[in-house]
Amino acid sequence: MASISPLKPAAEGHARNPGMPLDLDVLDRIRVNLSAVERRATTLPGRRTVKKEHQAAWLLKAVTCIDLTTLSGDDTAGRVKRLCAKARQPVRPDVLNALGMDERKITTGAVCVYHSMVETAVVALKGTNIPVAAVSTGFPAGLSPFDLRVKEIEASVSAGAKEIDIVITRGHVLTGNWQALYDEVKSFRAASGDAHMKAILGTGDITTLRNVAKASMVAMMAGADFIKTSTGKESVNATLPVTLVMVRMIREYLEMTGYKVGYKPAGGISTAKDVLNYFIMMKEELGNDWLEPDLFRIGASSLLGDIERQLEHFVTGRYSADFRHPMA
Ligand SMILES: O=C[C@H](O)COP(=O)(O)O
Repeated sequence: MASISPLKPAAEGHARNPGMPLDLDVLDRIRVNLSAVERRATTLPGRRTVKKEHQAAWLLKAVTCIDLTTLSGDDTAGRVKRLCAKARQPVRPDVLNALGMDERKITTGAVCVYHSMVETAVVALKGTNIPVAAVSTGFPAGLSPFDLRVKEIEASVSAGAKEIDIVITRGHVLTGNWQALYDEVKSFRAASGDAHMKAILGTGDITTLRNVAKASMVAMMAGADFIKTSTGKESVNATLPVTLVMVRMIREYLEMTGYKVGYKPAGGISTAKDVLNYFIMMKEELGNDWLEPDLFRIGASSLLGDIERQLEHFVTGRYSADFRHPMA
């Protein structure tokens, strides 16, 4: 019977990023070498092959880092409840048993929903430690009036969201108005209170990797707990080159301040192979602390099904049909 080595226990907790004053000199010094980034992003996944029991262990770890997401206009309470049931038991018990992992309480990292579904999700996840993440601030465009966006965060926190995924005003980046971006994110962080805040940059909208780097840095200076690539609604969502730029900014911010900021790629990550590439990049660029759910999340609506299929293949040698791994 296949079995896998135990997962490493969760990393020691780290201090929450308090932010720092906006430092425009730091931004001015940011340069991004496009061809070097593309080269590294292309070659990095091939530098490690993760096979068999190591792959199964990494995939189980990936499950614990998923923000299991539904963000559709046709979301219903029923769909959200089914998603929460999946978050509680993301891998079938027989597969876990065959992996020798049934003693471990494997759950997803969070469930991510619109504000109107927060209460439903909180009730459905009662008795677990799975946080509910709300996409607040006029997701996905983030262009509703500023005071309404702040109120939406407050309402999501009152409804029980423990994590808030905010969207930045991409126009502030496109016009180089870093002060406005900093003030906006800082206000959102204040409204989030004890809830951890992920800042969605909408990287597909902000056109250059230099903008991605600068927006990442400003969001961290303004106190973001995580920086996140995308809403999943842009025409281009998470990519490895964007990831490389963002994680290098996380490293630079750590060197500058001593604070660890988390990273969340989101949108279009739907296969086990994709997610392993992200894990390799996190490990190579930031180290093992960023392989844990307190510093790494993957925003995804359909990834879990493929991971389950791969795990089942690992234990049985056969692939099952997609319908055997329903999401919601
Ligand atoms: O934040 C999460 C994304 O909206 C999920 O995107 P996806 O549906 O492409 O997996």
